Amino acid sequence: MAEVEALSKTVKALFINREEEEAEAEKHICKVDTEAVPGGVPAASASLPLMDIPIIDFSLLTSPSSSIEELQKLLQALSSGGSFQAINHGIPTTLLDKVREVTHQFYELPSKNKLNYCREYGKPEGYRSDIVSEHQVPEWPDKPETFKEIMHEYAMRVEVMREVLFKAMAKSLKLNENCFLEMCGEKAMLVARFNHYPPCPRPDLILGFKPHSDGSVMSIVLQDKEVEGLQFLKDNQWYRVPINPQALLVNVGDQAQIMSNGIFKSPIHKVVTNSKRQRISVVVFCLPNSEKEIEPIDELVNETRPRLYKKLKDYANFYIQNYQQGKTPLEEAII
Ligand SMILES: O=C(O)CCC(=O)C(=O)O
Ligand SMILES: [Fe+2]
Repeated sequence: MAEVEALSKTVKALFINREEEEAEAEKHICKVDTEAVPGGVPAASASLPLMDIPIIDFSLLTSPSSSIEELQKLLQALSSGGSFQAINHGIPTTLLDKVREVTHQFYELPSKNKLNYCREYGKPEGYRSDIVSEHQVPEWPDKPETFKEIMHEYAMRVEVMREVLFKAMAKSLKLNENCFLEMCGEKAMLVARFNHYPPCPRPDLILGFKPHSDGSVMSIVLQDKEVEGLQFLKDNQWYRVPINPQALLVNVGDQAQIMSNGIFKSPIHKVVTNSKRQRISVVVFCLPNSEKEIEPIDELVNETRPRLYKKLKDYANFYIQNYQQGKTPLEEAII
């Protein structure tokens, strides 16, 4: 029980609202001409190739006899596309479905209920991506009634997964298995973002999420079971991310790219909208304790691979500041 309590304090909810009636579509229109990459037009999504995302068996990462090959696969995945589909991750499919279900239920609530959880000015947690003020943000919404319980359970399971993942990342680089965990500190955080993309009448003009890389160390993405939308940029080409209902998609975030001195790659991704169907996703961002400084791990800095990034504290905040000024945070972190 103590563990549940401790974890719940590190897990905060972040709600992004993309309600149709509040969409103010004009503001979100993307100038497709300025997207200097082929395949940037969401309407053309169906013809884009599917990304061949490696599948990593999490149960093998912890078994000494079979882990070497799986660790090699993990290193290859994180240092090329920067993502993989995790299977046998220990989180029951029934729980994944419940997380999807309460996310849908939350977004089906009338606006007045959701506005109780509005994001406060300057704070990352809360409902709506627009900046609002005067609202107190509770840790988790009271409605739907099962929300807290399900998210507690999910957060605990993701925390176990985070530990296995961070240790495996270190082992894949032949480092002390605790080095990523230690750099994140004892009070490392998990931050959940619940994305909701309502049907959009002009998917050719309006993106669900503009191209970005994540400011996390690693991100664990629970995708919609039926509706595709996430796309990755690789070698100047957009690829669709296939749906795999039992798997969790794991992405490298900027902070793992910094810690690994550029070996792991934080992928650029975006989300396109769909004219007929709504879509949800739940992303858990693994973040360090905001008091901890992060930097390239010493053993990964040498003559052939000089130190690429500065030492930084509270990268999540550094990310937001730079993002809001239209800068690419990771580029600003380069020495
Ligand atoms: O909706 C998705 O699949 C991904 C959303 C995303 O990239 C994010 O929340 O950072
Ligand atoms: Fe993202």
